[in-house]
Amino acid sequence: MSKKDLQLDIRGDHKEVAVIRLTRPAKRNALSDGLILALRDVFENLPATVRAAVIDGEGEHFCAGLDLSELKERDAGQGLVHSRMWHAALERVQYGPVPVIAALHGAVVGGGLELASACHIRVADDSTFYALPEGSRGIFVGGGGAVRIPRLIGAARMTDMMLTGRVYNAQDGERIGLAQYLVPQGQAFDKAFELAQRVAQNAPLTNYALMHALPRIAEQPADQGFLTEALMAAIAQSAPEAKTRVQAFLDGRAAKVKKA
Ligand SMILES: COc1cc(/C=C/C(=O)SCCNC(=O)CCNC(=O)[C@H](O)C(C)(C)COP(=O)(O)OP(=O)(O)OC[C@H]2O[C@@H](n3cnc4c(N)ncnc43)[C@H](O)[C@@H]2OP(=O)(O)O)ccc1O
Repeated sequence: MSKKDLQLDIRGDHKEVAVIRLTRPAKRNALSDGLILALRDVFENLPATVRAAVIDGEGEHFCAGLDLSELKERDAGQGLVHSRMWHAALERVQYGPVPVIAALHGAVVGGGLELASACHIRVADDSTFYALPEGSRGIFVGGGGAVRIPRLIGAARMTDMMLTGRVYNAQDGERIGLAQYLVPQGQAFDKAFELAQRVAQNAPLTNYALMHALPRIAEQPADQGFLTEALMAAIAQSAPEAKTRVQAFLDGRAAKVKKA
C-alpha cells in the first residue's frame, strides 16, 4: 500500500476528532490488503486526545469493496487468513478506543458496506448507493458483514441483496436503517464532523460503555442484559466525571434538552 492510500488528520481545538480518509480514488477506494492493515493500525495508534473519529472516502465513491485484483491468486487457506485479517481490522473500528462516524457518498459496496456497518453512526448524502455484489462475483462477505449487516437491516433484506444484487439508493438506505442521517449531496463529511465534535464532548466512559456494552447486551438473554446494564450504570455514575456533569446541570450550568 502506498502511504497515500489512507490519511489520518487530527482536528478540533483540542485535537479531539480523527479524520480517517480512504485515498485510493483511482480504484474507487477498493480495499487492498495494505489498506485493510493500515485501517487496523490507524485505529490502534490514535493519539490520546482523540475522542471521536470520522471515516470517509476521497473521490466519487466511499468504497468499492474488496480489491478484486488481489483475490485472484488466493486459495482457501489464504482466504481464511484474509477474512480473519479483515475481521481484526473491523473489530478495531467497532470496538476501538472511540466512536466512529462514517460519512458516506457514492458506492458503499461489498466490503465498503462491511466497513460502514462496523461504524457507530452512518451519515449518507443523496448520491449514496448500497449493494452486496458478492453473489454475482462468486464470493461471500468476509469482514463480519454476515453478522453486522443483518443486525442493521434484517437477515431477509441482506439475503435479498446478496442473492439478487439489489441496489438501495440513499433514501431507501436510510429508510431500512443503513444510515441514520441523510443530507444533500456533498454534505456528508460536514455533518459527520459536526456529530463527531458533539460525541467528543461526552464523558469518554459513557461512549466506551455504549460502544462496548450495548452491542453485547443486545445479544444477551434478558436477565444477563439487565445485569450488564446495571453494572455499566453503576460504574458510569460513580465516576467523578458523572458527578461533575450532573452537578453542572443541577446548578443551571449545563444545557437543557431542547425540542427538536
Ligand atoms: C471473499 O472473501 C472476502 C470478501 C470480502 C468482500 C468482498 C467484496 O467487497 S465483493 C464486492 C467487490 N466490489 C465490486 O464488485 C464493485 C466493483 N466496482 C464497481 O462496480 C464500480 O467500479 C463502481 C464502484 C460502481 C464505480 O464505478 P465507476 O465510478 O464507473 O468506476 P470504474 O470505472 O468501474 O472503476 C475505476 C477503476 O477502479 C477499479 N475498481 C473499482 N472497483 C474495484 C474493486 N472492487 N476492486 C479492484 N478494482 C476496482 C476499476 O477496475 C477501474 O480500474 P482501471 O484500472 O480500469 O481504471 C472481504 C473479505 C474477504 O475475505
